[in-house]
Amino acid sequence: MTQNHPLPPQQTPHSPRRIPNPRVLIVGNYCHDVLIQNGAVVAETLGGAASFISNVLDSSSVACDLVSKVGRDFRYEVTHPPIVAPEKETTVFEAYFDLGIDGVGHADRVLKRVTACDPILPSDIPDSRFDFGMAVGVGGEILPETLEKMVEICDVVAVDIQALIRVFDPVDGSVKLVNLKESGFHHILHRVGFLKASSDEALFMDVEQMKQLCCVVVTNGEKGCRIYDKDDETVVPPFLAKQVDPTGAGDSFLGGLVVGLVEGLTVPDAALLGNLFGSITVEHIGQPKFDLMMLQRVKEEVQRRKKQCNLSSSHKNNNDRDEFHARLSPARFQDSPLQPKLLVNGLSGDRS
Ligand SMILES: Nc1ncnc2c1ncn2[C@@H]1O[C@H](COP(=O)(O)OP(=O)(O)O)[C@@H](O)[C@H]1O
Ligand SMILES: O=P([O-])([O-])O[C@@H]1[C@@H](O)[C@H](O)[C@@H](O)[C@H](O)[C@@H]1O
Repeated sequence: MTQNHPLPPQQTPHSPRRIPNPRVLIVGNYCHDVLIQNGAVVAETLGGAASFISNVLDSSSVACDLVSKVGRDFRYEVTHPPIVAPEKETTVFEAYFDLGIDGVGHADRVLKRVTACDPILPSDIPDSRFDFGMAVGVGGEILPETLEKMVEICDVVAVDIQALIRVFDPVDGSVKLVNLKESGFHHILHRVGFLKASSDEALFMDVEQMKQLCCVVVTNGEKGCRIYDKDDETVVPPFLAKQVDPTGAGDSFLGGLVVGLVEGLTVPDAALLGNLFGSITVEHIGQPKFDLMMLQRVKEEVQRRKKQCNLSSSHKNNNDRDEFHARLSPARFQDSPLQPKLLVNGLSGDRS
């Protein structure tokens, strides 16, 4: 991180610190997702970036407040209750996977917003302070004034670009993207800490310009992600996954990134945690349930990594991140028949 980007007060660019009892605010609507392949409904699940992100934060014991709106027809029991807009229906997305639901990448996913719940207004957001804010709308529910309030009350705000640049066809609801410059949010972006975009969405912004304003993270499916921060560019490697459904990968990625940041990891290390949670998510239809042993192991590896970085600043370089990646991988594949060798190496190899 470079000096000009907003950081939690405890953090300096070169020595990130854990935020004690972090307060994280997630803003974005829950939705109903309908997965359709060859004209048939394959699954109906709880969706919305807020649901995937809170799942990662809750599983990682990071406390969060969540502001979301749904209609009376909302079908799911959730840990963080939404605001019910009595006159409205819950946002519904149909995702068409005509090339197969297990295809790699998202070019095969066509999204349509079938119904839209109310937007989230500044008055829906509590008037208190947060260490971290996450603006993660899916159906146009984040307004410029909503983001303005978030940057006022949160020390650092992470934004998913999909909350800002999506527009919806008035006839069939299909999702189109507009350039970030024309989105109505451009004037607020210098106050944002992190901007996350998928590689498809990144085509709708000027990365060279944006990386001067905030830390830009571009995810790229099975290839992992890339961080652009002023003049630094860091490639963060992926984890192996057997993709079943790509829905929510970017959301879980963002959840993992924020878990890593509040824990005090460097941005590339936190993004590695994002890659891990993204990769687990693509192996499930709908919300993933994270294995408790895996979560425990991830916690231990995060603590170990922090100690290592505190001892020597040279541990923040790429070679050492390869080691962090390798140590997270056995945790990831602990119960999976996919990687028995990694499991053996992970438990009995050199782990000192
Ligand atoms: N097939 C995959 N294999 C392994 N990791 C994946 C896969 N797809 C996604 N991920 C992880 O999830 C992150 C987000 O996925 P991506 O598809 O880029 O985002 P989005 O869902 O926003 O389009 C990636 O950066 C990667 O770390
Ligand atoms: O797959 P992803 O891009 O990370 O995020 C998805 C959104 O794009 C989609 O609109 C929503 O219906 C899904 O539940 C999920 O939040």
